[in-house]
Amino acid sequence: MTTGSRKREVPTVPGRLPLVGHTPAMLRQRLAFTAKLRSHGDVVRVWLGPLPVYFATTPELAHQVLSGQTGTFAKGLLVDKLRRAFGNGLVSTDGEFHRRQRRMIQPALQRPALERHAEVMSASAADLVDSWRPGQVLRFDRAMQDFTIGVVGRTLFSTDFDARVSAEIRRHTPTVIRLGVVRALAPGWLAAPVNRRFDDAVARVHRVVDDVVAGRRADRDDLLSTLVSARDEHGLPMNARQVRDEVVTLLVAGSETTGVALSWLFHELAENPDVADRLHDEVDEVVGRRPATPADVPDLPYTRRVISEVLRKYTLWIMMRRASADVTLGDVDLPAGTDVAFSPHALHHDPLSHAAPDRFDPDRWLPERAALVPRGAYVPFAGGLHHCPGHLYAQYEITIAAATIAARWRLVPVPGLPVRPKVIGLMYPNRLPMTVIPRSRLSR
Ligand code: HEM
Repeated sequence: MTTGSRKREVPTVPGRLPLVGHTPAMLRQRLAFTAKLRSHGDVVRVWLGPLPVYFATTPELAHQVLSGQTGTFAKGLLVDKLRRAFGNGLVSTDGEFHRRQRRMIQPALQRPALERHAEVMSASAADLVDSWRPGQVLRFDRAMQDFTIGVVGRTLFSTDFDARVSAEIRRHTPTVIRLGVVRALAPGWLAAPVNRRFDDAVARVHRVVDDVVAGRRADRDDLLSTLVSARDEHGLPMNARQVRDEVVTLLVAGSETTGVALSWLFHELAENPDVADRLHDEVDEVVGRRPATPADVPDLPYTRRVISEVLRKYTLWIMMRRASADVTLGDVDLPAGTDVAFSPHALHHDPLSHAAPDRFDPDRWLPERAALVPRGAYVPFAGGLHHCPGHLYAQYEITIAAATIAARWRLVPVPGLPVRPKVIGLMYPNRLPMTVIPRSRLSR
């Protein structure tokens, strides 16, 4: 166990209990717990049961953890516990192996491949808005998660994303994601009840992905074919197991993240009619009533500011790393092996970096105002070597889906059912029932 030698004494956050440390308080209060950490110091110690974790609470130090001293911080505790699902996929590896994989995978998520994926996004969004009926009440959060898993499934597998594959992936991937985070944060004895369900869901996803990979005969114009045909600098391909791990990583990393963002986006439009009116005006002018296409994305700057603001307000609760060498964080020396964390949510809601942080204000992302945000204070896609390689994919997907939906429908909350965030790693809405009303029936 590491307790850390240091130039100065690191404050332990008040409220540590014997054996369980801060874990119960942290799991009970979640966002409020991490929001208070900066008031105790720039680097503070939190005990997850018997394990000390050093939280960086300022933007500058979070930036240092993500990217400052390249190679000093590696993936840590959270990922260790998720390795059963991701295997050696991008999200759970480090060093030379990670660099090799990243070089092979990144181009598959960027231009020009992205243009092809964006056509899938546009067609899927068109199918979605055509399937709704006026006055229909949706669990909008579930509809968005189903939509985004369908998009990543189709961009990965094209026609192999048939009814069976789609049903298995839609059913079991969300379980892997949600139970995985609970399992990662809770001590072993608390996590035991979820382990079997998690393992079962992981096995089902692995099986269906293995079947598709093994059955892949001819080259297709999809992400899976790109992974299968990718070669490293020695001309070597990934083996089938590695392809499986990367596919599972993409399914997990690329579905609920975008689904949750779309859910909150329409929640915020309903809460902020002035924002909704401006977004509708922009969409009406650029897109009209047709499905949005990749070519529209650059012409929708207000919609993109709304998305930036959604990703500020609703972001990851905690990210963790482990020092892979002795390191100085601020004025604290930490030995190799120390677990370090920070809260993107706390950074995104810190009034020292973001004025009136509880206000939903897309114009804070106008270029002249965005330039004033300190480095490390806005990290929805992390940074450094593990910076989200799907960030452009995500921005296209959310913009195309939001504009296609907003062109045709207004989502109206069902009264009397308050919506609040439920934090399980990601911030989910506890529920989001909404009624779909055709825009043509409204004055705007
Ligand atoms: C709004 C949507 C998204 C958000 C907020 C998001 C956020 C993030 C963050 C914060 C990380 C870093 C995690 C860490 O280092 O601990 C990450 C990594 C990753 N994301 Fe995303 N992501 C999104 C969408 C996507 C999409 C659509 C894909 C793929 C289709 C994707 C693929 C990945 C992969 C493969 C990694 C691991 C990268 C590495 O470790 O080198 N993400 N994402």
